[in-house]
Amino acid sequence: MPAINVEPITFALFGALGDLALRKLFPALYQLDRAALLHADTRLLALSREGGEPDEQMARIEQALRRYIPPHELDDAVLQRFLARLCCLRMDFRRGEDYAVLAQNVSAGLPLIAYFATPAAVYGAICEHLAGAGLAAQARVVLEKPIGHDLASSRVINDAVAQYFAESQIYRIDHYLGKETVQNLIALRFANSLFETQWNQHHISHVEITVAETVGIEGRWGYFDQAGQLRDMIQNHLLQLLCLIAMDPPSNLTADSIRDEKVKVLKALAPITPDILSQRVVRGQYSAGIAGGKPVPGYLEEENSNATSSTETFVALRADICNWRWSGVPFYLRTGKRMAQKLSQIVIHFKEPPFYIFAPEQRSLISNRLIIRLQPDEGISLQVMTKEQGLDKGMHLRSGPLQLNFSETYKSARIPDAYERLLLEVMQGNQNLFVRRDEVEYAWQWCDQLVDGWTRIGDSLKLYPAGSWGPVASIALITRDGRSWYGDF
Ligand SMILES: NC(=O)C1=CN([C@@H]2O[C@H](COP(=O)(O)OP(=O)(O)OC[C@H]3O[C@@H](n4cnc5c(N)ncnc54)[C@H](OP(=O)(O)O)[C@@H]3O)[C@@H](O)[C@H]2O)C=CC1
Ligand SMILES: O=C1O[C@H](COP(=O)(O)O)[C@@H](O)[C@H](O)[C@H]1O
Repeated sequence: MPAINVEPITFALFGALGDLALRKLFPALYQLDRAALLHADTRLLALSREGGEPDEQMARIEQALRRYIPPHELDDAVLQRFLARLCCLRMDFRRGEDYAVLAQNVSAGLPLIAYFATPAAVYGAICEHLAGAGLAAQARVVLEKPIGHDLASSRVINDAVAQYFAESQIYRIDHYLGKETVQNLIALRFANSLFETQWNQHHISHVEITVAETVGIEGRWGYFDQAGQLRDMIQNHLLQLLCLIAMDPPSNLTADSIRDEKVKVLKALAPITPDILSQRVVRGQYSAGIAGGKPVPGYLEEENSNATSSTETFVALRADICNWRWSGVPFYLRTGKRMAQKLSQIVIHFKEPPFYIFAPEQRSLISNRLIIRLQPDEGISLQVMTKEQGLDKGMHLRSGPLQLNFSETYKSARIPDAYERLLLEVMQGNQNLFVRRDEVEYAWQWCDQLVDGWTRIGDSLKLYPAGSWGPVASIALITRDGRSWYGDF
């Protein structure tokens, strides 16, 4: 029996035949079943508009499970148990009359988790009709990102949801918060006093946050071209990472204590005004290049593309946080599609010692960095200076790592996918790893001023070849401050 107490629920997945549901959500639910974290009476309702008869829909879900679950984790008995929980229903989520059949399949008296794996434009209608069907009181609603396109549209969606659900029933997903290594940021910072005493402008010179992807648009051009990398990645994942690095210690681990501290960081982000925008922010778009050893098309030549789009697939920027802890410490953020390597990492660069006593020619070697690898090769490495070994060596310095690789150190533990953790947290009614409305709105407000600035100054898009580390201008962004992106080669 698992140590976690699991209660029976009805899990209703809206958009069950969409990309996210098939690629991520069903596999995550299967993994929870495999780990005995779904109660025997838990039922899964797969809700979709198209997809044929229920047995055809079921076949598509089974096919996806067989495709996305690693073969050594696919257990036939678990798969059959999982499929037996499943009921496929066809509905148009905008039609109130379609909810009667849903209501018949929801167990009375059990929590209903309604997961919206649909475009955000449909969230309001789903909420209205869940309430109309008398299902609101027992429901927790899970909202995928991005919520809206800007602050104004996100307010409209959040208002529509709030008409029927209290904030305590709303779980806004940012799947980065479900990654084990991201949760580890809280443990690293607040369970090790050694870091907290150094975690400020007296000791840290700057911080880098990189989320580089090797994938391109993967058939999502229609969605992505409306969004772009700023809305798709910076507004949510990268600003959340920045908050977890920059926030003050919360007084406890409750959802609101953590969220209050994150909101303070978002409110303290310095605006980037149009006069400094082109120095502080770089927008890029990939052109044809080589990825994984093969030629790949540019963004404008992708399937279903529009050849004149100026949507960005890359953003690099310098953010400054106006408070006592971080004054004068730039946070350099960058993220892009079709980059040289899949890599999500945070690098904390510590300042040089206040007084230097070693040979002058070794001075440039001095560097203490804390490197937090979020994916792949999850782990933490602290680079420290030591003396070179040997009788023939004087006080020659060299930099070496104190290293913790999670999969090597904790050999037995499988690293769960972010969605497994997040689904489990919703099932337990725990909002810690979900984003509160004000966080979403402050993040939009900050991103909106960048978009407005781009419109005002007509900031041009910089091309970069697929398979590179981004536009040359993103290197200039950091070298202008006498620094470089860590680890690029
Ligand atoms: N895919 C991903 O990797 C990620 C997705 N997200 C978010 O998750 C959500 C889903 O994304 P994704 O799976 O990619 O999108 P898809 O377009 O692949 O899936 C959305 C599904 O919703 C269905 N749908 C839309 N409107 C209705 C309606 N009125 N009635 C019934 N069904 C409807 C669509 O059905 P139909 O095909 O019939 O229109 C489709 O199956 C979005 O909010 C997205 O931003 C977030 C992070 C990553
Ligand atoms: O939310 C999104 O995230 C993925 C990247 O997630 P990861 O877990 O693979 O790092 C990104 O590709 C997608 O465009 C975006 O919508």
